[in-house]
Amino acid sequence: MSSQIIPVEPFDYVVFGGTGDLAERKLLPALYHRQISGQLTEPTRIIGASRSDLDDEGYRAFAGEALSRHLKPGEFDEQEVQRFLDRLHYVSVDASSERGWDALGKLLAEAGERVRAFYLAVGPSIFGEICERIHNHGLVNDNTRIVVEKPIGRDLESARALNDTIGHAFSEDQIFRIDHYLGKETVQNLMALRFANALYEPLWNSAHIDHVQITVAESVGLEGRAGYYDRAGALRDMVQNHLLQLLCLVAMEAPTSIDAEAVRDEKLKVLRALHPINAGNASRLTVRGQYRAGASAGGAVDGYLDELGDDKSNTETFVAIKAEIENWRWAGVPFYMRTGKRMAQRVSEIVINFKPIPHSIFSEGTGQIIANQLVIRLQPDEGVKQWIMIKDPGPGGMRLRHVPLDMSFAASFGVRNPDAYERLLMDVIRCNQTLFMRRDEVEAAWQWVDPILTAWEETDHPCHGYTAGTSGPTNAIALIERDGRTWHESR
Ligand SMILES: NC(=O)C1=CN([C@@H]2O[C@H](COP(=O)(O)OP(=O)(O)OC[C@H]3O[C@@H](n4cnc5c(N)ncnc54)[C@H](OP(=O)(O)O)[C@@H]3O)[C@@H](O)[C@H]2O)C=CC1
Ligand SMILES: O=C1O[C@H](COP(=O)(O)O)[C@@H](O)[C@H](O)[C@H]1O
Repeated sequence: MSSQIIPVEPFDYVVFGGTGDLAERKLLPALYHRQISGQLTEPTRIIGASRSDLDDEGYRAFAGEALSRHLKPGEFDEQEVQRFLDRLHYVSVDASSERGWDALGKLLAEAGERVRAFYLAVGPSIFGEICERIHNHGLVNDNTRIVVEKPIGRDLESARALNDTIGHAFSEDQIFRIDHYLGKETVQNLMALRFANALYEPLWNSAHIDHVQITVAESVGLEGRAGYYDRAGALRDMVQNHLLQLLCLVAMEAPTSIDAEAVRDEKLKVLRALHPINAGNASRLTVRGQYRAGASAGGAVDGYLDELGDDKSNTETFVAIKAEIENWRWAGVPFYMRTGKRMAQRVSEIVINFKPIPHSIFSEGTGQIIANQLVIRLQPDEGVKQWIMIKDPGPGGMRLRHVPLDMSFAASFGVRNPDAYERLLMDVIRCNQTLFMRRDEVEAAWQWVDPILTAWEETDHPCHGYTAGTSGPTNAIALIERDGRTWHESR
């Protein structure tokens, strides 16, 4: 079963940072897949722009190499790849000088008023300069959008400054602040699950839900991004954006429609209702960790400090937080979040833990009654499992068993699960901002995160070591077990 693909009018995608890691691993393969699906019409162009001294042919060679390295077996089709490479162009442009901007302008002018998207796949320190130069060189047409990668700032103040700079050159309806977690298939499915079924919404509140867990565990380490990561840490890199966005989608009220503004309004209310964490409660509600040498699936791995080549860094590669939402729906329902690098396995999931039944009619010998759980698995093996109690089949009398109603997407639909960037890149072209963050959301998230960062600094909050290949520091286990609960470890 496959959903219908609607081709879009020809467009130009200018990828600043077209030679970088993100473009190589994610953006080029995602656009290639959109071509295969039939969504790109002629003469759509993809224009790489960065300082490297390349011409069109050089960039096509780079992109061909990127596709052969990052597509899965069977996805590399010689003819399709050639057709894709033919639509690539390259302009050597320096964000920090006048070099290359006229050439870029000339290339874009050839296409007239067709949709034109600028993707800033560069470090945030040059977002502002690029926006200004796009504007000053008259590269904005009536159909322009700008895509801004995370991180948007490193605190509230810098996020505001960056948003101001981008806002000088572009209006809010032209700005697409990307959070690729919102493009993940299961994340979108969370909206379908909640708002296209009558079943869950009546139960989706503090009367029926005991607590919620959000886990984004990675098995990888720094992946060559030490310079960025050591200045960021897990709170800024993952919680401020991805985990808080997931929390918002779980906790928000039903929007009046799926329209961007309606959804963003509801997410914003959740962010603003988060109970502040500061120096007074950070030691009780947060845990920081940093991985030490250990093992991953591929064998022995270095600790963070060895990988970084600096034995003084106190940057956290793991964080666990107990968050609370102060509103009628969620009063008294903790949202436990955790994320870390070099964990035992790559697994991201949201677990809704329902309250236990109020009274059991079964005798002790029938087996333990376990409270219902809804497990929404983002990756790998995307799907949803609703854990329920049933009677063990057979004539042996009443024996209770805890089993999942299992809906694995791959098994149920038998289709390739598109990468989040595929959906998001095309939403930019279609000018659909529903899965992108609005300025006030980003700033509200920083408003909650900033005091945590300050508290950690002021109170010298410890960064506990954990062995690579495990599920994080033991203090994170204590964080939830103090409340008589345990982390859900995926089965
Ligand atoms: N990589 C990832 O998995 C993810 C990355 N991001 C974000 O995406 C952005 C890009 O990350 P990533 O690809 O890893 O970074 P890289 O360092 O791999 O790439 C940076 C790119 O920017 C170009 N560049 C640097 N300086 C200039 C300049 N003055 N003018 C024009 N181009 C310039 C570089 O090319 P050249 O040197 O030729 O100029 C290169 O193409 C960052 O904001 C990052 O935080 C977000 C999520 C995941
Ligand atoms: O934004 C980021 O996300 C990746 C994790 O993304 P995923 O889709 O592979 O789960 C993370 O590794 C990176 O540090 C962070 O910047």
